[in-house]
Amino acid sequence: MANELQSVETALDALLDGVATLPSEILPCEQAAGRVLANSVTARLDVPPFDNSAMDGYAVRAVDTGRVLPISQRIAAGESGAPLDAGTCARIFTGGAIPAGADCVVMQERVEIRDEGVWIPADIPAGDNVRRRGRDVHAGRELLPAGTRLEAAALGQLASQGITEVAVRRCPRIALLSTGDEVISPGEPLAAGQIYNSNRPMLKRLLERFGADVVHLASVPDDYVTTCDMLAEAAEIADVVITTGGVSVGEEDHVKRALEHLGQLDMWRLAMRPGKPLALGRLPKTHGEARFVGLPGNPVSGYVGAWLFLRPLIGELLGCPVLKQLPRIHARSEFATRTQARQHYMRVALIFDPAGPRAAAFADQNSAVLSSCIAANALAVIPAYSELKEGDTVECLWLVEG
Ligand SMILES: Nc1nc2c(c(=O)[nH]1)N[C@H]1C(S)=C(S)[C@@H](COP(=O)(O)OP(=O)(O)OC[C@H]3O[C@@H](n4cnc5c(N)ncnc54)[C@H](O)[C@@H]3O)O[C@H]1N2
Ligand code: MOO
Repeated sequence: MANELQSVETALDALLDGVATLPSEILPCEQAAGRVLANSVTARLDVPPFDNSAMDGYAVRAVDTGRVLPISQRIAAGESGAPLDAGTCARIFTGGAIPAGADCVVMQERVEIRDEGVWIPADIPAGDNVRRRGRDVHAGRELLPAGTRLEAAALGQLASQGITEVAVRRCPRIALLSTGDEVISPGEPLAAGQIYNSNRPMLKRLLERFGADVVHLASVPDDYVTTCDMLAEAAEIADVVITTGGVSVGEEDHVKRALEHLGQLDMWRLAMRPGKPLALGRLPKTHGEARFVGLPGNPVSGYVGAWLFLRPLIGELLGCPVLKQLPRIHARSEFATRTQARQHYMRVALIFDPAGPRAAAFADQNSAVLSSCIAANALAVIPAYSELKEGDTVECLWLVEG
């Protein structure tokens, strides 16, 4: 039985194989937060654009230090002063342009104000407290590479160049279908045998944090023909069709059969725990095809599957390398476990101690126990057929969304 299971790596390769990067669109920078740069951006300007003072103080020539200098001018931020007369100093403020001739700034706490001028200490080297033009960015160099996620620092960097709009990748459009007659929405009264749909909001939030747009939400009854119709409809709307539930082996599990009927099943039954029945494939549409990811219904299986498969798929569609791999951290295990044929992705809390990271596992690792994901910031990867003892080093995938 074990040899029928596909490895996670093989399945991921199959999922990403042939996925094309989405087209780009131009957006004002104020609307581009979280989006992914379609092209590399070249700096137009030196930043800072002129030599300027890093301190409130006095701009001088280093050769003139160690004596009292008269103040010949005052330069506030936003002003450009005149060339500095030899043997004088300029009162200057943080961000003020260094006057021609001056080569250092003495912070005001280090000087003494005298009647005849300002006493400047002698130990001030040329360049002190001067922020050189182009120290941060040189015009003509690459400012940001294609594939950069436009988060806080990158948005600031674009603004520092006076850039107002950027070419970003269109967001992947996702259809998220929940299967299962027993699954109802919060707000509806819960009858015997029913459960609320926890997968939908959980996955929607994760997908949005990964950079996708969830454009279609639907509930699919346990009926083969309707499942086929709803998958075909979703494929027309979306780049990626995701289902939850209905991929196992029961008579009411129609998703896999519908996928095989409409399109192609690339992978099913993976050597992972949780998430064994996860199904990957493609669905045809009028123009091209949509990728298909069938997540098992158990909430933790969906949660783990989203991190392992949906995040890299979105990364591939967006041309964003950081989304394609989760950071790997080696930690000291605070738990012991043993695996069989499936690689186990255990929900753990990584604790960053001065002595090094520690991984503490949630006690109940069952795939229906969503509580195990609440405090988890990582998945500890326990290879198949292995034993982990307390104190061993364990590799963890750090769950960073973007
Ligand atoms: N005979 C076998 N039975 C099962 C196997 C197997 O190999 N042989 N695999 C088990 C494993 S492992 C998993 S995982 C599940 C996955 O099954 P499905 O993907 O077909 O999921 P469902 O049966 O539809 O649901 C499983 C479970 O999750 C609940 N669920 C479904 N959708 C939601 C939702 N949106 N929100 C919250 N909970 C949901 C559902 O009620 C079930 O309890 O199959 C095992 N069985
Ligand atoms: O693969 Mo299932 O998710 O173990 O319960």
